[in-house]
Amino acid sequence: MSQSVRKNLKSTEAASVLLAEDITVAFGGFVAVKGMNLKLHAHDLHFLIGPNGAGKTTMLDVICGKTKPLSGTVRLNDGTELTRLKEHQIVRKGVGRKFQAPSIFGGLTVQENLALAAESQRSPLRTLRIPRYGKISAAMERVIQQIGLQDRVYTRAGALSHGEKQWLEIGMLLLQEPRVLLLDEPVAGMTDEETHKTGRLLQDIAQERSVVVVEHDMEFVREYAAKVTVMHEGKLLKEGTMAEVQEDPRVAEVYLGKRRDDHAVIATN
Ligand SMILES: Nc1ncnc2c1ncn2[C@@H]1O[C@H](COP(=O)(O)OP(=O)(O)OP(=O)(O)O)[C@@H](O)[C@H]1O
Repeated sequence: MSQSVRKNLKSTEAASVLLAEDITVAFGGFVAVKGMNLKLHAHDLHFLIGPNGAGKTTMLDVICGKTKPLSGTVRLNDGTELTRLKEHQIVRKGVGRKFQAPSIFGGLTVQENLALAAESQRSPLRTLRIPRYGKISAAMERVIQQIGLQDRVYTRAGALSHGEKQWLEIGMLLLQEPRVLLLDEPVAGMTDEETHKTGRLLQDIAQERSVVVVEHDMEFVREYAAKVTVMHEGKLLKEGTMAEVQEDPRVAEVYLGKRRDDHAVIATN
């Protein structure tokens, strides 16, 4: 092996932040995920796609500790085995999870929601004390700029648009300084403009973190994915760039074959 090839392999290894190996998940007698592997790298905007029921959300649930696998391990690159930890411990190890519905406090302002997230990062036992004093830390200021809510800082979160609520929740997760950010269909229900703003936001976040997105909107995936993993019936079907994935006839087949019951078709044009 040449020195440059060895050096490249080494740097690829160094950039890996999380490794899920041989994950199997069963719900009662039904095996939803079967021996799935997933490797996440720093600075990746990594999309997880596949037909309905492929096991995508279950994989995110396993990584964040919401679901315990029957077998397999999830490890951070420092060796920490996440599969042995509880959900709140996994958050503190730097894995943030955003669910489809935003879980913000509608009666609190944008600033108060962000302050609450920052406070819970500092001391999880103090989350019941809602900071209402309007103070904006440097970290909060940076996040507000990043999520583009500068003009909404003192607006009640309940009065925000759907897109703004999603960005606020992403901002709350960013204040917890995650190494890995997991998002489930973040652009569902967004306008085209909000969708593009979210795409650019995720690209920006991926400059510093590993971002994993479960997504059905193929136009969005095509435009913003750096890497794509296709799951089908609980297994890894294909991994690569969107172009590589689209060229694989097996991928077209699982989508086109399920055109009727799937709300996304992976057009290959
Ligand atoms: N808690 C549960 N109990 C029983 N079955 C479940 C549970 N959670 C998921 N499943 C099943 O496991 C399979 C995989 O579900 P999962 O939500 O991971 O798929 P997905 O790829 O995210 O699908 P979608 O794109 O429709 O959200 C599905 O058949 C689903 O019905």
